[in-house]
Amino acid sequence: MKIAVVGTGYVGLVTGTCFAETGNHVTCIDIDEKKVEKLKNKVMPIYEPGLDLLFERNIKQGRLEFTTSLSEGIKGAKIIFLALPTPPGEDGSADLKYILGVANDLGPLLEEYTVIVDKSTVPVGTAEKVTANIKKGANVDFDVVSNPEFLREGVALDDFMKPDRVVIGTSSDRAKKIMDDLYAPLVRQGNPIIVMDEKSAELTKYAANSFLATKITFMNEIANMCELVGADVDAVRKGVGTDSRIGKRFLFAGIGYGGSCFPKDVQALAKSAKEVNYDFEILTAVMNKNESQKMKLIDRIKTHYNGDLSGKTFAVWGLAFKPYTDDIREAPSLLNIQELLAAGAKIKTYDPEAMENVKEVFGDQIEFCNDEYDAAQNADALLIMTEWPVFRTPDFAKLDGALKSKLIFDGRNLYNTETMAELGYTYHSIGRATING
Ligand SMILES: NC(=O)C1=CN([C@@H]2O[C@H](COP(=O)(O)OP(=O)(O)OC[C@H]3O[C@@H](n4cnc5c(N)ncnc54)[C@H](O)[C@@H]3O)[C@@H](O)[C@H]2O)C=CC1
Ligand SMILES: O=C(O)[C@H]1O[C@H](OP(=O)(O)OP(=O)(O)OC[C@H]2O[C@@H](n3ccc(=O)[nH]c3=O)[C@H](O)[C@@H]2O)[C@H](O)[C@@H](O)[C@@H]1O
Repeated sequence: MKIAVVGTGYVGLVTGTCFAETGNHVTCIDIDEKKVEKLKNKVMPIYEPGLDLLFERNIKQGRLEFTTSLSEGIKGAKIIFLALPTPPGEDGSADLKYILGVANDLGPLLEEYTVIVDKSTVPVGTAEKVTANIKKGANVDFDVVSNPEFLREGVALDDFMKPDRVVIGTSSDRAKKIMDDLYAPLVRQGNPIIVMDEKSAELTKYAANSFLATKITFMNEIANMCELVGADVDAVRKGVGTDSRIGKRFLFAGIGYGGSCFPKDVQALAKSAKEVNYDFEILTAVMNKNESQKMKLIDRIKTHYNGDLSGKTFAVWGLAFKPYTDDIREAPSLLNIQELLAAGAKIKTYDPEAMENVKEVFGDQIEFCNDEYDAAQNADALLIMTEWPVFRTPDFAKLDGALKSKLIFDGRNLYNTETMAELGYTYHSIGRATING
């Protein structure tokens, strides 16, 4: 089948590459000329494990192409995916200008019946708006389908190729059949394609992300309680997570959720609720609590140094909002570094993938190091922001030799508290007893 994907961000590239891998001919379209030039030269602009291999193979086999031209890119396409940004507008609602702009342009370009798919995360009612915009210029039949994406960065290929479920929002049997055929190779293992109306599909995406953000925030609250009453959040997590009604995943307390989607989608759902005069109070609490959670270690650091951080040097391990990605959008590390710099501290940092992106934010205000020990060299304390596997089992003898004092503020609970006590560290983590070495 011939497919077009408009937008070559994270979702566009994964969608395009994976559908090429399942035997379709895919053209990816982006207005960013530099990016398209890179893609044409087989340079993958994002770090996502495994994606580059599939990307190269499918380009080589002539199934994956790139262009800046919408009219060329969509020629002959039976399905056009819109994988465009939906960033928060000034009032927090999803800004639809990219999607609706492309919808406007598409109408006159359609030459035969086409399925246009909203792959982006969009508020309820967007499929209707996209339909209206295309209709203004179209001379052929078309259907607009809502097909939200549930992939996680870092494990995007697995999530896309073996999805728990595929949600298709459409009221057209013709479009449903085409989407079923496209997804058939991905749901062969028995996971369902769930067909529903467009509005329910649009809301499903926000419900999923907001529920997961709430689940994490709830555990962060439990962690804060643990600290006050002397309980251990790891034990509580295991205790509740084994109840299959609750489930083991997304129960890890930390320094707040980040990334390009949870923060914006929780905010957008709260805003959508307001528009229909509904006060979705839980979401307001989740957003507020997540902001304060991001500051948690900073408060501890300030208390430890009696408020005076001037001249102190902090090693920061991890910058990406989570491991296996170079994405730093809404990463808690950025806020933490900003606060430490504002308090007069110096930062030495290492991240396996995200340093180039962070250089664009902080430039030479912070020092980028070759590895985790280099970052720790002569630092007064270590701050852990991302749970990259390489940070989980450090050579503590080497670390002891590098740090000025055995002091760790761990936002990801990487180490066993008993081990840290044995090693003589002062160890602050989330929802567990502080070890005073
Ligand atoms: N990043 C993720 O892990 C996930 C994102 N989503 C949703 O998918 C959507 C896209 O997200 P990302 O891929 O992260 O976005 P992104 O911001 O990384 O990329 C969007 C791309 O669209 C391009 N673009 C903008 N206007 C264009 C136009 N008129 N024509 C062609 N290309 C244009 C940009 O140049 C950019 O390359 C968002 O709604 C997001 O919420 C959903 C699931 C996962
Ligand atoms: O809409 C999206 O863009 C995507 O958003 C999230 O995926 P992603 O942002 O890639 O990453 P997650 O693994 O969900 O992590 C998000 C944040 O929550 C934090 N988190 C996650 C899990 C946990 O137990 N605790 C926790 O603090 C992570 O550190 C990270 O900052 C969802 O998991 C995807 O299903 C969804 O498609």
